Amino acid sequence: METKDSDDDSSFSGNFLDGSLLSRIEKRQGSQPSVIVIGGGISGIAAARILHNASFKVVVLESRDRIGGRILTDYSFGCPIDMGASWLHGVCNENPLAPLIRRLGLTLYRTSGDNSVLYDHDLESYALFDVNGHQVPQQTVIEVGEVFKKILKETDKVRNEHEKDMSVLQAISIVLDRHPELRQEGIAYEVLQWYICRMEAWFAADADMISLRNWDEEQVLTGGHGLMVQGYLPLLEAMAKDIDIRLNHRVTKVANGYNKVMVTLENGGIVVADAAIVTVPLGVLKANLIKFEPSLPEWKLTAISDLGVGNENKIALLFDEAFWPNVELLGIAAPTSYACGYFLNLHKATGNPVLVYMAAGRFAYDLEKLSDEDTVDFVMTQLKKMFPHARKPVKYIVSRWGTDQNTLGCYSYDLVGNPSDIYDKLREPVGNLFFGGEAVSVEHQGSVHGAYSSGVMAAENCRKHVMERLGSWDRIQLISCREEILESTVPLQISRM
Ligand SMILES: Cc1cc2nc3c(=O)[nH]c(=O)nc-3n(C[C@H](O)[C@H](O)[C@H](O)COP(=O)(O)OP(=O)(O)OC[C@H]3O[C@@H](n4cnc5c(N)ncnc54)[C@H](O)[C@@H]3O)c2cc1C
Repeated sequence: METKDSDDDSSFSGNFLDGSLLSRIEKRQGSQPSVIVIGGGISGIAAARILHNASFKVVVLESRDRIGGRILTDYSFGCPIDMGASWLHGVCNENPLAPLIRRLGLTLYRTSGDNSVLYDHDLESYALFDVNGHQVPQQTVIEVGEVFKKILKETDKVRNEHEKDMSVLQAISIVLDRHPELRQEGIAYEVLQWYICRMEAWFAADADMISLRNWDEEQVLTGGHGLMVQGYLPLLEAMAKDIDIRLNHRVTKVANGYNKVMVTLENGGIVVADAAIVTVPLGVLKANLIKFEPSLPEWKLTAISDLGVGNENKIALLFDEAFWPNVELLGIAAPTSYACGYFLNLHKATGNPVLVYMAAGRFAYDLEKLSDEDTVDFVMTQLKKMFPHARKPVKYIVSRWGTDQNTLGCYSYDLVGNPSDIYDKLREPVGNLFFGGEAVSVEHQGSVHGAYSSGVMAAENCRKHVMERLGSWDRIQLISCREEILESTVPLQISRM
C-alpha cells in the first residue's frame, strides 16, 4: 500500500505483523495485498480485523477524531452513556458479538425477553403518564398493548390483499375501519399513539414512511434485548487493537482503477491499495459526500437513493439523585405519536441517576433545530409533566445524528415500495470496491451486530477477490479472526433474567 499523506507519510508495512515471520513472508511472497477500509465504525473495524488477521496490509480511514461511528459511549457523566447504539438485539449465543462480549466479561441488562422488533421492553416495565401528569393505570397500558398487537396482526391481512406496498400507518387505518372494536378512545387512544411512537422509534421513522411489506421481515435473533451496561465502546476497542486506524482522515474521493483503488483525503493525502471497503453510513453516500470515479453504476445509485435513513436522538440527563419510580421506561401518552415521548431510566439498569430522552423520526429532526439548552428545556418540560418537582440536571448530553456530516441519519429502514433486492444491490461489489455497513447487512439492518456481520462479509469477499488476482497469497492464512478474538467459553453475563 502506498500513502502520501499531507501530515503523515509513513508506510503501513510492519504495522500488521512484526518480527521474522513478516520478513519471511515478504521474501517468499513479494508485496502483501493491501486494503483501505473507509469508516471506523464497527463494520469497518470488523472488516479491518479480518484482513489484518489474514496478514493483509490494512488501514482504516476515519473522518472523526474517534472510532466507533454510531457507537458512541460518552464518559462525561463519570459513567458510560451510549448516545448511539445501546441495546444488543438478540441476547443469545447466535449473536455474532456474543463470544467477544463474553470474553470481555461485559454485562447485559435484559429489558425484554421478547424477540419481536417492537417489544424491546416488557409491557409491565413501563410507567405511562398523560399530558397532565396523571399516571395511566397499568392495566390500560397492558390492554392497549395487546390491542396494538392485534391491530398489527390484522395489517398482515391487508398486506396479503394488496399487491402494491403501502405505509404501516395506512394499513393501521384500514384495520381500524374494518374493526371498529379495536378503536380506542380517551386515554386508551393516547396510549395507542404511544405504542405507535415506540414502533416509530424502532425504525427511527414515522409510521407513514415505514413499508408495510417489509416492516416485520427482519430476522430478530432470540434471547430478547439487553442494554450493554458498560457501554458498547469496550467491544470496539478490543476489536480495534493493533489495527492501523487513521483518525481525522476524511475521504473525499475514491478512484476505482483496473487493479488498484486510489483514495483522496480532505487533507490532500492519497492512499493507494489493491482494494477498498466502503463502510460509511448510507446518509453519507446519499448526500454524495464522497465522489466515486468512475461514478457508481446506476443500479447502485438507485439502491442508495431508495433505501430510507431514519433519525433518532438521545438527550441524556444526569441528576444528583433519582427522583422517579424504579421502572425501565417513563412515557408520556399524547393525542398524536409525534407528541408522545419517553425516557429510558438507566438508574434501573446501571444504578446511575440518569434518564435518557429518546426522539425519533421527524420529531428527532425538529429537535436538532434547537440549541442544546433549548432542547434540554423542552425535555425538562416533558419530565415536569410527569414529575412537577423534577430537579435540574447536573449535566446533559445532546446527540445530533441527523445533521452530523459523518452520519446524516441514524440507521436505515425500508421506505414504502422498496424492492426486496435493495440490500443485495447495496452490498454488491463494484470492481475493487466492497461495501459494508449496517445498511448492507443481510438480515439485521440498523443494528450493531448487523453492521459487524456486514463488515466481516465484505472483508471475506474482498480477501477472496484480491487473492484471486494476486494468486499465491491465499496459502498464507495465519490466524482465523473468529478463533482469535471471538471464541470464548465464558457465559454471557445477564442481569434481570
Ligand atoms: C441513536 C442510535 C441508537 C441506536 N441504537 C441501537 C441499538 O440499541 N442497538 C443496535 O444494535 N443498533 C443501534 N443503532 C444502530 C447502530 O449503532 C448502527 O447500526 C451501527 O453502529 C453502524 O455501524 P457502521 O459501522 O455500519 O456505521 P458507523 O458506525 O456509522 O461507521 C461509519 C464510520 O464512517 C465514518 N465516516 C463517515 N464519512 C466518512 C468519510 N468521508 N471518510 C472517512 N470516514 C467517514 C464515520 O465517522 C463512522 O465512524 C443505533 C444508532 C443510533 C444512531
